[in-house]
Formats: sequence, structure tokens, C-alpha cells
Amino acid sequence: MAEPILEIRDLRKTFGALKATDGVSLELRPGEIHALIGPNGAGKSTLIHQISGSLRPDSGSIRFLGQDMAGLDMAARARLGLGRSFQISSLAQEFSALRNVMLAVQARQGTSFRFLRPVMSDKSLTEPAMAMLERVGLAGRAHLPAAELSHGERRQLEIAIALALGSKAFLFDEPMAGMGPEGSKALTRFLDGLRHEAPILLVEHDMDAVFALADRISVLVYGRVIATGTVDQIRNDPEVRRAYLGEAA
Ligand SMILES: Nc1ncnc2c1ncn2[C@@H]1O[C@H](COP(=O)(O)OP(=O)(O)OP(=O)(O)O)[C@@H](O)[C@H]1O
Repeated sequence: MAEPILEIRDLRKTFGALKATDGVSLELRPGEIHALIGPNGAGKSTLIHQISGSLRPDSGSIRFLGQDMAGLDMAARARLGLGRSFQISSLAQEFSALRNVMLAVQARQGTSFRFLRPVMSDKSLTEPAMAMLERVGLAGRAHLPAAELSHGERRQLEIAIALALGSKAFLFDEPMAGMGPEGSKALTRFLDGLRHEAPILLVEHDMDAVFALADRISVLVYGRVIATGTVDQIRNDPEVRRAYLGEAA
């Protein structure tokens, strides 16, 4: 089997007496969407924060592309290709969608002396940025300020930025939240294709999206993974049904 892109071993994080992450191990493999589901407060976001580097684990290890992430901050992890779905507030709201993606292209190129040229006519930035916007279906909105985009369009823009940064794996924390049914369907189709570019660790409450997309699902309850398996295995797991899915699954 191919080497995992992301490998988490026995991760632990407590907040006072609360074991928010209680010995979690999981892997993200090339080409897969691995969904992380579980009830409110199970510790899904806490896990994502530890992987992205905004929260330090008490113990355990996180390896990305074979490298130990301990001691690396969020920016260093992003530079290595760990793409997080950004908080919407991190978009430069007054800048156009195109300009937002150009900033990411520029960050990846790490070029200097850029200031000698007018940025918006610099094709080495505009062309790749426009290509990313086309990929996520936002080319027609390229010149609108981020602030004027709809909720769903901002999500698409965040993904374009993650792509422009050259992400080798994506961490998405509830990308469907706040999307209408049409937006969710469109994003589901998009994520379906995105897995071939880079695998996705997907935290999501929308079970239709999870069941449509996931190659594997891990179920987190009280900070512990109680099951990992395919959609069918998880749907038919009696413990999962009891703890989370109920009889509706
Ligand atoms: N900074 C913090 N300090 C103290 N407790 C925290 C902190 N962050 C999270 N928690 C607690 O850790 C537990 C896990 O929270 P977390 O947000 O990771 O759950 P979740 O599975 O993402 O929930 P949801 O599905 O509602 O987003 C919760 O009991 C939460 O109250």
C-alpha cells in the first residue's frame, strides 16, 4: 500500500480534565478523501488544529510527507504543502478574488523585486491565479472584491488559494457549513475531483456529502476514534450507529 501522506499516531490533548484528543491514530493516503465525523464536541476541530499547527498536542506524533511536524508552526506547515481551508476572515476582503489568489501565487514563488513591476499586469502572477479561479469555477467573478462574493464563492476562493499555494494535502473543517443545497452539491462535485490532486481530510456534518465522497470514514467520539472503515462498514457498524448515526443512517 502507498505510504500515507499524513500519519497521526497516538495524539493526545487535554483541556484541564477534558481529554479532547484521547490517543488518536489515523492516516491520510494518496488520492483519498478521509472523512472525520462525530457528535458535537467530539474533538474534530481540536484534531484539525493540531494537524495544521495552531494547537500543540500534549503527546503523540504527526508526520506529513514523512516529516515530523513537531515544532513547526502553521506557516511552515503550509509551506510544506499542508493546505487548510482558511477562515473566511483571512481573505483580503477589499482585494479582488484574483488579487487574493495572486498573493498566494506570489507567496509560493517567493520572488523578490516584484515591486519593480505593476502587480496586476504581471502575467507570471495573473495567469496562474486566473487558472486556479477557473478550476474552482470562479473565473467570472475574478474582479469582484472578496467581500462581495457569496458564502459559497468565498469557500471556492479559499480552495483556489490553497491550490495556488501548492497544497499536497487538504484539511477541510466543515466546508459545507452555511451552503445551500445547490452550493453543497457543487462543492461535493468539486471535492470529488480535487482528491486526485491531493488527498483530503474532511470534517463534515453533512452526511449526504460524507457518504457521497468518503473513501474512508473515521468516527470520533469523546476524543477517541471508535471506528475507521469504508462508507458501508461505517454505516453498518453497530457501535457507530449507537454512538452517532442513529437509525437514520
Ligand atoms: N481552547 C479550548 N479550551 C477548553 N476546551 C476546549 C477548547 N477547545 C475545545 N474545547 C473543548 O474540547 C472538546 C472538543 O471540541 P471540538 O471543537 O474539537 O469538537 P468538535 O468535534 O469539532 O465539535 P463541533 O462538531 O461542534 O464543531 C469540547 O468539549 C470543547 O468544549
